[in-house]
Amino acid sequence: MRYAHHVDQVRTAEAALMAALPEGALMQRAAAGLAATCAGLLPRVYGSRVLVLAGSGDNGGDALYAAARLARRGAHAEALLLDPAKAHAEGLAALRAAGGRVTDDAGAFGRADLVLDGIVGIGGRGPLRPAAAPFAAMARRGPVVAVDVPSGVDPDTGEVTGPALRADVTVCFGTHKPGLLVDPGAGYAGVVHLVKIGLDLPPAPVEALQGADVAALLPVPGTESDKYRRGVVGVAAGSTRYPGAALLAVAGALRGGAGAVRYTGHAAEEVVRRHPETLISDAGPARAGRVQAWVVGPGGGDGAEHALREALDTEVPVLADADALTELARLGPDLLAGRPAPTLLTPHAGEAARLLAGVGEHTDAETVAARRLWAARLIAARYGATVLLKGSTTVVADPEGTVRVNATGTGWLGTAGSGDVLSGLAGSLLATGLTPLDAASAAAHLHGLAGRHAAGPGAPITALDIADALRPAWQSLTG
Ligand SMILES: NC(=O)C1=CN([C@@H]2O[C@H](COP(=O)(O)OP(=O)(O)OC[C@H]3O[C@@H](n4cnc5c(N)ncnc54)[C@H](O)[C@@H]3O)[C@@H](O)[C@H]2O)[C@@H](O)CC1
Ligand SMILES: Nc1ncnc2c1ncn2[C@@H]1O[C@H](COP(=O)(O)OP(=O)(O)O)[C@@H](O)[C@H]1O
Ligand SMILES: [K+]
Repeated sequence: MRYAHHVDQVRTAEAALMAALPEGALMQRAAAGLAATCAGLLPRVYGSRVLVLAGSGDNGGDALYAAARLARRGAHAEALLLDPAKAHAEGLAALRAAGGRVTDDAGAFGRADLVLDGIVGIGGRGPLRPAAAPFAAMARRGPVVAVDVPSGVDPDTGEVTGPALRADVTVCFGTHKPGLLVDPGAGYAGVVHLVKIGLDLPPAPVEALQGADVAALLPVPGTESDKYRRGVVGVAAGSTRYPGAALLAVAGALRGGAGAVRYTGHAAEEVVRRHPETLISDAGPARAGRVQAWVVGPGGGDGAEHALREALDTEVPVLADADALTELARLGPDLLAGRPAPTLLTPHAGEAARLLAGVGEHTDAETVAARRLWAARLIAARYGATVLLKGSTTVVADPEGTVRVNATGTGWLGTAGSGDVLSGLAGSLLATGLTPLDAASAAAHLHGLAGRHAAGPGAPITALDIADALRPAWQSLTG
């Protein structure tokens, strides 16, 4: 598991540790880790040109001390001080003592073999100030290494409200920050290295499952298992207008660990032709037969409201997607109140904006994509449901406040019907008994891996390709 903590949690843990250590020891730990990563990025340290962009806080201090360490190994280290009068005095003295110097030539940015972004870290507030902002758009030769956080990215949320430094590598200290794991911030962070500095941290508000965590969640049939004991997932999807969504949701559900898939809807003929193993029911969710979880909504068209109401009236977990979400947004969160089993909502940014409008928070898809953590947490809290917000970083939030982010995705997943496969997959995992949080985050992880597997070195994929790649993706985790 990868954990990310908020700035105030880091500050508290830092203060406790600093009180127990000699003055400056913590910053030296950070600078040593930072310098080691930088050295690894340079073909050789001796003779290379290193530029520090140093703001006036401790983030600049870390960068200056790290540059001093590189200067001691023969690098030509220069520091561009964004506010010379307020530069970190001890860090600057260390750099000078090691043979480094101060420059006011902004052109050094483009000539450097490596740039250290020490403008702001967890103390950054608001968009970058005018002295720092131009560096966000400047051409560079060498890699940019962000110190703790790429300057201009909000560490707690990943929101980017103005110019921000695009890093190739971010070296963060003590713990990850949520803004390094969630887009758009994650896109500015590049490859993230964690330098442990010995912080004693509380439970993390944001976490990211790694392959081994997902493998431990995936269901394994026991010797006594049969198709019913493994779980049956019901899929109420598709309409005469959109039969394809039903095929795709069933394709995902068949590969998600449940022992059987029960389908109800207008695309039964097409579903059986494509997936002969599917159980077909003529009745809606209320009388379709026993299932352990329902998936409702993909391609549901006009029938979505009826299917959603019937599914919600059952006593099993319900995953609502696509048209069912539009109906839920229209009808409001009271529809979910008092359910005996949990509900999982899987909106993309547009559907999330609709769900937010349904609770009086008027916004648009762009704002949701820019403020993913905010959107997912708010929908989860107001609807009392687990939310899987799709997109470049998929965010899963449960009503208790746990947030997981998924980093396995690829832009190739943005293909029509890809979300239908995901909802079938997540519903299938729900039917095997996983909690909505686990089912959603394991499904997002597998779906992302399958997309990468299908796209290979880089080629367009179809939603059925993603479904076909779910098995090798699963095997890559459990093998
Ligand atoms: N205190 C310590 O011993 C440790 C500190 N750490 C480092 O210290 C950093 C936090 O240091 P600080 O609390 O001094 O804060 P920062 O250095 O992150 O930022 C504060 C400084 O940035 C300026 N600033 C704020 N918003 C700005 C903006 N939008 N544009 C331009 N300048 C802006 C402020 O005027 C202030 O000078 C961490 O990110 C980490 O790099 C780590 O080394 C761990 C140990
Ligand atoms: N840039 C991206 N990076 C990673 N995943 C993406 C990206 N764009 C889309 N996806 C994923 O692709 C799927 C698209 O689902 P959705 O928007 O519901 O499409 P559809 O309705 O056509 O099925 C989601 O799982 C989403 O997370
Ligand atoms: K920084």
